[in-house]
Amino acid sequence: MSEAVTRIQVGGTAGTEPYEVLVGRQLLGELGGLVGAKAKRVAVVHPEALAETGDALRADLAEQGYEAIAIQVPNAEEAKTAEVAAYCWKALGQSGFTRTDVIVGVGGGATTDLAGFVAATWLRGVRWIAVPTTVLAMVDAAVGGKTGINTAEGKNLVGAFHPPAGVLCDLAALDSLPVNDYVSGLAEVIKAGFIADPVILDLIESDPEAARTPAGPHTAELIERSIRVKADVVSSDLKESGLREILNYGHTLGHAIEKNERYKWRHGAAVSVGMHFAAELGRLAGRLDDATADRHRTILESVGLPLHYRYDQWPKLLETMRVDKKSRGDLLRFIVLDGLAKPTVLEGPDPAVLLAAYGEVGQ
Ligand SMILES: NC(=O)c1ccc[n+]([C@@H]2O[C@H](COP(=O)([O-])OP(=O)(O)OC[C@H]3O[C@@H](n4cnc5c(N)ncnc54)[C@H](O)[C@@H]3O)[C@@H](O)[C@H]2O)c1
Ligand SMILES: O=C(O)C(=O)C[C@@H](O)[C@H](O)[C@H](O)COP(=O)(O)O
Ligand SMILES: [Zn+2]
Repeated sequence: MSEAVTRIQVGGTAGTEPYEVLVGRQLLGELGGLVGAKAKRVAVVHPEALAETGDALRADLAEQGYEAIAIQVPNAEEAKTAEVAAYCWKALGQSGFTRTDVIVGVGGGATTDLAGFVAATWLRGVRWIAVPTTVLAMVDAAVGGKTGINTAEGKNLVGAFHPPAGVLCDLAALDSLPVNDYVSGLAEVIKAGFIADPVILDLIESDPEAARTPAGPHTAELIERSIRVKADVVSSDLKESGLREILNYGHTLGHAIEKNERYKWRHGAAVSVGMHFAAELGRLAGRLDDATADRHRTILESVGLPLHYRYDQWPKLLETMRVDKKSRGDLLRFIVLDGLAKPTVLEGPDPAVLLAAYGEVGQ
């Protein structure tokens, strides 16, 4: 008997098209139905690491009568460049891709960000479907319609809001994920716990070692709870005019670290250091209680995520953070917590407080 499938609706409010995130196993049979009868061609964008999966999906879609092509892109952040986007546009152009055709992005968050961006820009927007294969992409990247690529100046600086037509989270995909990538995704799960759903933190704390693997007893619940946090936020604020900024908890410093490391660090690892920083900032700004700030250190460390980064890099990190998307003019803005599950914006913090917070993070 096949396991139950959980369906989580996203959008459908404020003029946005609703779509579903499906979580379960053996979900790929759902793909043809999502692609739909209007499409003639389908492009399956996949990373090198998932060449077999990408080709299997292509073959399956071809059997269903679509003209299906596979577009292989580099693994991880190397895919999120203007050059790789141009390579995808070329492949679409050469296959005669029209406005009724569909892109499928299968892979981690880097691949789904790229595939979504290519879908947003090709012919000013074609439908796309996300098939996330990492924890991070399932709980965060594939949901919510933020698509984009990096530039030399920073992370995700070019992009578009372009929600997918559906998201298929097949938990079986996680079995082949290297443990470091699995754990990196837990950073966004923990983020969802701190900003909105503390039960997530309780579940991880009940057995942090088990939380590090897909075989852990709470895997499906952790993923579903995190998706619900994201779905609730993006359903009421797709284009980040306010509430959606809370999903950026830990990202202001995290993105600066990623850029400083030339995108060799995994996103989740950088966000983990960034959340430690945000917790210390909240504490030093007089917003966050000691117990909740300390909880950041213990839970992140317990699953093997990093807390620290190079102290001497502070001036460079500060400069990068000035062009963070949340900045307004010269005003730096951070998401901090007023308490557990009480995210808020801290605007223009005192530079001495910023430095003191980094003093806890830098080594
Ligand atoms: N759009 C959003 O809202 C959003 C949200 C969070 C993160 N992101 C972005 O997501 C990216 C990080 O995503 P990620 O952590 O999934 O990393 P990733 O996409 O870089 O994938 C990590 C590695 O795992 C490989 N891989 C993927 N699935 C696999 C599987 N099932 N088995 C074996 N290998 C597999 C990939 O090819 C890659 O080498 C960042 O670029 C980040 O900015 C976007
Ligand atoms: O969906 C969002 O909104 C987020 O902020 C989720 C983040 O986890 C994600 O990394 C996102 O890509 C960051 O967006 P950015 O606009 O700050 O680059
Ligand atoms: Zn993120």
